[in-house]
Amino acid sequence: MNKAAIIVAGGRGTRMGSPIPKQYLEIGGTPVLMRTLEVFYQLDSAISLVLVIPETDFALWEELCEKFGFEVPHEVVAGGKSRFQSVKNGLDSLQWEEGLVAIHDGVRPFVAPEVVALSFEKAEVHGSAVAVVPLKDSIRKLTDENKSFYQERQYFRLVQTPQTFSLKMIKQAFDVTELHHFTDDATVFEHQGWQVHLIAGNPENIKITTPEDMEYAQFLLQRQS
Ligand SMILES: Nc1ccn([C@@H]2O[C@H](COP(=O)(O)OP(=O)(O)OP(=O)(O)O)[C@@H](O)[C@H]2O)c(=O)n1
Ligand SMILES: C[C@](O)(CO)[C@H](O)COP(=O)(O)O
Repeated sequence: MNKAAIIVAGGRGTRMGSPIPKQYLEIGGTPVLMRTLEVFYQLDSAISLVLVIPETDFALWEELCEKFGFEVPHEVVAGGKSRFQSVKNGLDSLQWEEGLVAIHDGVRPFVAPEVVALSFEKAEVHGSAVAVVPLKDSIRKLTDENKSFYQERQYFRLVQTPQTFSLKMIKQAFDVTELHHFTDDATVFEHQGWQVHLIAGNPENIKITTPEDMEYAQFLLQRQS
């Protein structure tokens, strides 16, 4: 079975507010994106890796690969204006008709290899596998009338990546006009009327978004070693 992973890193990292986009910042001396690509490569070197970054960063990425002696084989594809467009560009670059594709945020370098492996396993059976984790805090729903209501926490999950799919199905799903609620790939898949299959993610698999996340990332790295 053909396997690919699209690592999306086409964003600008505005919430991080750093001069260099967050996907290229170093954690423990290695850029975030290189750590993410390594997880997939170490798990299975036969997974075809597609890295989506802004076209304006192609030269920067080449320089970084040289500087860090990064040798994990991957194809570089230009990102789009939104995450949806970046994923679509990644999907368009895959020429196979059949297979499985994991879509993963480049800024989630702490994904457990076991979660990636499970996502491919389950997507082969169910057509999709989306990593989620339970909530630790209580939650409330806000209304336009400035009220709030208790919600049953047990019925909610936080959604992570990888989100892994049958290539044929996810290509069909992305062949639509982008909608506002397409905040991830599961919502695009679901828009076809298909159910997504959930799998357990790992809590350390944070999406590096703000400066505090970089501090937590350093902590996670030290804990790993
Ligand atoms: N046009 C875009 C926008 C986002 N992403 C990717 O989608 C993932 C999740 O997005 P997010 O954390 O929001 O990243 P940014 O858009 O870079 O951050 P911000 O919203 O703070 O600008 C990131 O790996 C990001 O690079 C992408 O590939 N293409
Ligand atoms: C795909 C995602 O990481 C799943 O949690 C999330 O939806 C991305 O959201 P963002 O607003 O693009 O950071």
